[in-house]
Amino acid sequence: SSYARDDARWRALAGDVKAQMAWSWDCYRDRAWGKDEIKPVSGTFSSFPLKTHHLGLSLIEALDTLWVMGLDSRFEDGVAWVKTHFDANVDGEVSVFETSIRLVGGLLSAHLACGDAVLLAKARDLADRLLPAFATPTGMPYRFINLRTGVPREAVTSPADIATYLPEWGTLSRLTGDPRYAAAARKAMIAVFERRSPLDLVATKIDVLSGAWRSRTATIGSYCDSFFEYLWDSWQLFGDAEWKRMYDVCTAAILKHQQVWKDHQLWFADVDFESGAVVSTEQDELASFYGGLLGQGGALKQGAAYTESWAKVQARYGVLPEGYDYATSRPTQVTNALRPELADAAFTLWLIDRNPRWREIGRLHYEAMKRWNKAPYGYTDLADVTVTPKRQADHCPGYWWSEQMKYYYLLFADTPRFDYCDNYLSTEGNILKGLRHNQA
Ligand SMILES: O=C1NC[C@H](CO)[C@@H](O)[C@@H]1O
Ligand SMILES: [Ca+2]
Repeated sequence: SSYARDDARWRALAGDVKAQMAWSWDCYRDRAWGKDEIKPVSGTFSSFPLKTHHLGLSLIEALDTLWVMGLDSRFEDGVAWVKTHFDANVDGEVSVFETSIRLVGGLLSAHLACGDAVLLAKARDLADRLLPAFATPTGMPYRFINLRTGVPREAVTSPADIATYLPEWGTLSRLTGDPRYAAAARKAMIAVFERRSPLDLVATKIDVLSGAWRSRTATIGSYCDSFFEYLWDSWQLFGDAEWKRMYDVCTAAILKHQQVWKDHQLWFADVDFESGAVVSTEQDELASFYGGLLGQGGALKQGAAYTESWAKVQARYGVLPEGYDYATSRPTQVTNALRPELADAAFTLWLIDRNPRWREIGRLHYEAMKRWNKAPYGYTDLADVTVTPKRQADHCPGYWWSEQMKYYYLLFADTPRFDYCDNYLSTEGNILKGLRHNQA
């Protein structure tokens, strides 16, 4: 039947994703082993976030993706490197937020995949080094911290940097029995929500010492995106109704004040968080995750519409530009940072209703990436998506290993290693619930 042929077609595509992941990993193994990021055009490497030290970022981000794909020998090779080489005791300053979602989350999901206690111990050691950033009068963390000295810096930061911890840190508290991690993450989230405006909106910058807002712009894009995401996620993962109530309050305000329909397409304007006046019609590509979150939270019509708005931008440029203005229908930033958000939204919506349209958007995203981002030693970001042929840059970001390759595979493979009905993936794509063991 065409259905069976269709299934075989998707399984074949999943096999292709797996082969591309194996090839990319082998290039990394060969040319950048233990380094933070490979440079896929030149075949060298770059460090992130510490200029003079590598933490094996891409390796750690890749681990649960390798496991869920059944690339077990490569997974074990990576775990062996972490056990013998990963050391967070570095006299260097990192972003608390980035280090948590990428490295604490990556170590945790790898631990959940194989049960190795050393991975959990390293995740905990890293969280212990981030925890001092939360010792502020408001409980909202500084933006940066030195991993060895514990000296924090930068009191002006964003709701996303402040409140994107509870899924990872609640899991850490559950696995270690130490409540400090969940408590710090919870307090920071509530501190942001309590300071929302009379319109129930939050802005992009706040001072964690005084609690005073330092911006007036409400956005669903960067600086605020994962604050909303983790309100819903904390409800989904831990079942505390308080998070769902806060999510519902924030989402109602966004749908009331930021929702814009133009030419039958849905967009979300940036608005003044106290007056609701539109301040910008520019969307950053990061915002394209939001259709998946709206779907999860019950606004499936708006979630599907917003995802379709971005799918049309993808259809026009092949791959998404980093910034797009719906008022002018033009890119505002012509680079492509090899980001996962549209694939993230498609995968999330597909998990909700199995609508083949979402699988199709995932396939288009993958085929375009192979067409334009493939380089001699892996997949690279692009310098300009508006020229023909598109101009490549020379950088593979850590999130690529944890996110879109996993979303494509899970979208196409129907693998027994993943529970498609009861699962949780973090904002970095780390599988913190739903890994199924002792399967094929
Ligand atoms: O939440 C995030 N924001 C930015 C990256 C992907 O674009 C990634 O680190 C993560 O998905
Ligand atoms: Ca994300």
